Amino acid sequence: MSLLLSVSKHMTLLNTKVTDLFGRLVHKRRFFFLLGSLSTLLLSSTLFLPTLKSTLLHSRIVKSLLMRRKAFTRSLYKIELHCHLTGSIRIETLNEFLREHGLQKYEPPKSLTLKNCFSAFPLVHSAIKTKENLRRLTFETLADLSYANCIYAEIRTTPRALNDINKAGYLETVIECFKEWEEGDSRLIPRLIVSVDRSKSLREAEENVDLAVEGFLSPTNKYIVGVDLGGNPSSGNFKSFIPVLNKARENGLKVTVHCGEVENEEEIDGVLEWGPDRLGHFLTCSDEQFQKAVEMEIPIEVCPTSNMLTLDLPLNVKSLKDNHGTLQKCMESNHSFSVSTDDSGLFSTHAVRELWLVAQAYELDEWRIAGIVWDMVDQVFEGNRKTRAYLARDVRVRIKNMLKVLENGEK
Ligand SMILES: CNc1ncnc2c1ncn2[C@@H]1O[C@H](COP(=O)(O)O)[C@@H](O)[C@H]1O
Repeated sequence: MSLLLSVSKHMTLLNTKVTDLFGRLVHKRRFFFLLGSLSTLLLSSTLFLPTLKSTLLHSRIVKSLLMRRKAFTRSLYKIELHCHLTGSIRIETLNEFLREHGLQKYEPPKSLTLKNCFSAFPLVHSAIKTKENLRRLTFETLADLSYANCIYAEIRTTPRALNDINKAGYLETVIECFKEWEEGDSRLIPRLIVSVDRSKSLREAEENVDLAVEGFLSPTNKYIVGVDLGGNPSSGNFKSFIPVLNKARENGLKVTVHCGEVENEEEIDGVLEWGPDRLGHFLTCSDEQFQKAVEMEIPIEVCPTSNMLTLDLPLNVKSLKDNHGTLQKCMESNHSFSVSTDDSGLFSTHAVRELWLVAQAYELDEWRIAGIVWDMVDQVFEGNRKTRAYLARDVRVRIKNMLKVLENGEK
């Protein structure tokens, strides 16, 4: 019995010792693990800290460089060549007008497409019912362009009768606003392009072009500079509008044509054969068609945000770079193009953002961003030599001065 008791005592003692030893070992393992981690941390920080530091420094430099470029883009004097008056309405103003006329509020769709953009136009038109509405829309569009540092803008609009004015009165009202604007102390020179809507009748097109010609030939005119063919690209066809476009051209007006917003190879060929002074969008052109535009030296009006929506692309810099084939071709071949807003209100954008999108997509430095605007001076429809010269001087002197400041800062 006593033997049994002594054996069990020894066993318990042995058990405690083993547990103790095991516990200490676990402790030691933890200790070694901790030691290992610490030394790895120490080693990696001595090895990688400089790399981490330089990465951080690099990203800070890149960030400040980008901020500088964005500020540069904002400060540049810009030129707007493709801007639809009604599509430029501020959403708050649109809803104010709708409320005023007892109409339902406009809710911007979650994702905009070419289709739902064209279904929005009738609603926007229903909100602009009076001369006063049109005046407010025009002044706000001018103010928005001016705020983005645009100093020359060709605003296009389709004349139509409102409650208190007829088609001619519509154009007179817009011109009246331009005059009043110019009499103020803004730098922005506004010019007017009279639009023809391809989804409407030929008779309407003739009326619009007649008004444009009459206004253009009037001895006091300085605002009307051109005619545009636009509207829903899926309705109507270019060929039927050739006679009215010829009339505009024969009377000295410049002509720009929306082209290639949807696939239509035959129509693009027809437009190129006719040869407008500028091409709006020109998105779905083939390489040969693009080459023809290059040979004919027809500048292309690129509207980045609008074009991404038309092409059903995600709205970001990468997709602009990877998928806007026409912009890619312009960049590669150095073909003349302009950067514009199209419908700044409906697409919630502005002139600075559109230029900045292109600058980011192609990682353009200040010299190349300025180069785009420099080139746009030669694409304007303004016919008056003096105004063109003033414009060229203002834009280019500003560019030169801004670049000089930059160069001095970099020395
Ligand atoms: C998206 N890309 C586009 N493509 C073709 N036409 C467009 C357009 N965005 C606007 N419009 C044309 O401009 C009219 C609205 O302005 P205005 O009432 O004239 O000032 C639209 O009804 C359409 O005909």
